[in-house]
Amino acid sequence: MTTVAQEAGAPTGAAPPSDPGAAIVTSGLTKRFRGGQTAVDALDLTVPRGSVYGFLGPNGSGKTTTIRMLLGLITPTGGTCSLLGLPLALALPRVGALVEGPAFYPYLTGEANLRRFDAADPTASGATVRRRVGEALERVGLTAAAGKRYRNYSLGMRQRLAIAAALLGPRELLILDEPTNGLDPQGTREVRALVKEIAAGGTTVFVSSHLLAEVEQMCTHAAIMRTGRLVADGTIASLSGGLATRVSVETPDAADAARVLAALGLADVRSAAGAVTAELGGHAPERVNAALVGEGVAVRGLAVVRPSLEDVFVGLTGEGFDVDG
Ligand SMILES: Nc1ncnc2c1ncn2[C@@H]1O[C@H](COP(=O)(O)OP(=O)(O)OP(=O)(O)O)[C@@H](O)[C@H]1O
Repeated sequence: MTTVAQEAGAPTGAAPPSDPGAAIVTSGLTKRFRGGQTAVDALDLTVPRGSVYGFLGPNGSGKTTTIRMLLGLITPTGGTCSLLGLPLALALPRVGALVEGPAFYPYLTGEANLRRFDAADPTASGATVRRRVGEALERVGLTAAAGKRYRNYSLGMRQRLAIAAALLGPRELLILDEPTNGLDPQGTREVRALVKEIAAGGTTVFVSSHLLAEVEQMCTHAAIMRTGRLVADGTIASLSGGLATRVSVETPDAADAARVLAALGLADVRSAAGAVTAELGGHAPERVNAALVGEGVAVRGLAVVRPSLEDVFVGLTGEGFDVDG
């Protein structure tokens, strides 16, 4: 776990781009490691204030490296970035971050851990620590468990405590690197719900993930990375809006169903494994169903299949979104 206020210092390049409406702007941001590996390649990103921005990519696509550059933890080899339209040193006290695994003491309570954590931040005021720790615990729903030892916390509670550590001051922007990694399903649900709550309170959240479905559920916007490069970005709706919504008809009468769909004017009619699918276009699904039934097709099921971010990724790269987890 890294508090950005503690480890700030590395420059993020000259003349950071500024956009007062944006929480994060990067321009040509690049990181080439000494061994020659380009982990992040000319990344242009604009994260609108108030968004829950999913930074999505398979393992090794450059997400953590980007976040470390944003927070001044490593120096870019090219390009610029800015947070909240401010120089990094001014922005960082307004930014909470969860970047690496939190190092909490197992034998201390959640509250005592946060106090210790806060004490290590030279910009934090000792006079207000009690109130700030209490507020942070409340924000992540750990007030009742404040006096419980960390080692007795569930995985979800541990991660919520880590997020509380990032919320010890008022934050306009919260940057979370894979916050659900390693959590069980319950912990994952807790963290996702917490991210939504924090965003509802007005904080912009930038959250990396290698899980497409997670970003679809949790985020308003997303950027999709692949081998250090930005593949696509925008609102979730606009990303998947480029692909057609399809109707899928489950039927034993595939040939007849295909004929009816084509006669209705649906495009790209395909038959496979007991189902016929086609682009829905402007057709109302209930009318498609009525037409099928009217023509004597035995409809066992009819579903409207909206394109997922995975479809977007596959469509743009020609590859599967190959992740472990
Ligand atoms: N310090 C380093 N030195 C050399 N190469 C590095 C270093 N840190 C990361 N890399 C490489 O840069 C690439 C991007 O890594 P990064 O950790 O940013 O990806 P990621 O998308 O966050 O993946 P993950 O989800 O697995 O952490 C990888 O190929 C990684 O091996």
